[in-house]
Amino acid sequence: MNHDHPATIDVTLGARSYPVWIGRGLLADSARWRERLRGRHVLVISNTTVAPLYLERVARGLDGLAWASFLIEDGEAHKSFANVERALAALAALGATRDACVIALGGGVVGDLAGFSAACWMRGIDFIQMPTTLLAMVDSSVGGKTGVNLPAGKNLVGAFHQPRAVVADIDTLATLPDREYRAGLAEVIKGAAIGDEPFFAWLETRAGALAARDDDAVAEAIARKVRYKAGVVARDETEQGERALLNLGHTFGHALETAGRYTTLLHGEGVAVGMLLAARLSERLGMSAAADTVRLRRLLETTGLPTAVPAGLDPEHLLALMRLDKKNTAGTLRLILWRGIGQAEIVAGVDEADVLAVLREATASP
Ligand SMILES: NC(=O)c1ccc[n+]([C@@H]2O[C@H](COP(=O)([O-])OP(=O)(O)OC[C@H]3O[C@@H](n4cnc5c(N)ncnc54)[C@H](O)[C@@H]3O)[C@@H](O)[C@H]2O)c1
Ligand SMILES: O=C(O)C(=O)C[C@@H](O)[C@H](O)[C@H](O)COP(=O)(O)O
Ligand SMILES: [Zn+2]
Repeated sequence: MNHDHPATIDVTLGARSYPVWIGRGLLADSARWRERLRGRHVLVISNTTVAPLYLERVARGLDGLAWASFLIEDGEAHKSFANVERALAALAALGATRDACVIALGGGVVGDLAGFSAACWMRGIDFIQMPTTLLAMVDSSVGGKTGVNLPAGKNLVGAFHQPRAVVADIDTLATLPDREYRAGLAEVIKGAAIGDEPFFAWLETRAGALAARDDDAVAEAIARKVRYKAGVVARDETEQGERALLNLGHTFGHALETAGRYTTLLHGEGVAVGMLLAARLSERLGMSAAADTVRLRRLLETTGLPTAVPAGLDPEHLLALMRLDKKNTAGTLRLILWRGIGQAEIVAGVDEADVLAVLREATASP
């Protein structure tokens, strides 16, 4: 990929279409993203870790506008209703009108919360995603799922609200801690595991380079995953069908995150462990071969991701959390399973006994 010019991937949704720009120096390239602003009011939402690193670059591009920043504390536990209310208060204090724009500067936590705040203010104003984690670049900034967590579960409140643009400045990855970087790789692997076997095979050959954060490998992985997700979103914006596949590993993963009170596993780590549990369940149901589970486990391990359920979690409690997943219908579990690499499927009416068996095996002490 040419790093001097951004790769542009369009999310094609009629009047709500938008570009995803991926490249270097994009936060400072305000001539590009300012064109996406319609009014004079801007609220930049970020957090206490990212703002000291990158807010200044964005602020230089806001010269002449009425703008303010609103910072949340760092961490998944702060993707909360309480912070949405504070963000809305900040929009009120700014005097934001319906042509105002929210800029989300940070990882997925900031992006989901800022997007949801934008969806709520005056029943919906514009927002721009400026993702600064690998996970946010390859997944959360694209597709318009916004929301917050409740103590009862992940993302239980939210709205579909598409951004006006996604500005993925890969220079920001230079300061991203390794553990967070690896968590982002889980969502890259997920995309390939769902529906792109050649991409999965490419990831296997580039696993060492990706683990070492090789620039070219990272840039290519970002572009390939965003292109894949943009296609799914364009075909099924509000998850009436195919888009649910993007939830591979998430019913298990969200339960693991919630059970750990959003402090034990990062989202991407939960997805990594969750995908492996989904693969094991698929195997148990006779849908997939053991060899595919082995390939998935190996790729996750090579890229430094966890594959085991954290100690001390209760299988029955995890199952109870899974019952509140948004994909379920009328009291039955609806999970994303697979027939093998690149062949994920939506499976309704999964027997809880099978899920429990897989959870018991995964939580049993060695
Ligand atoms: N909306 C969607 O479609 C979607 C998709 C995937 C995940 N998500 C959500 O995204 C969230 C996870 O996102 P995440 O992994 O980005 O976590 P995050 O937002 O918590 O960011 C990870 C950590 O990295 C720090 N950070 C961010 N950018 C940095 C940088 N450039 N340099 C140094 N530190 C930096 C953050 O402060 C934080 O500590 C979860 O809430 C998940 O549910 C949403
Ligand atoms: O974009 C989607 O659709 C996804 O499911 C992407 C997931 O990686 C992401 O974690 C999303 O927030 C999960 O959404 P949810 O609907 O399960 O809350
Ligand atoms: Zn996810």
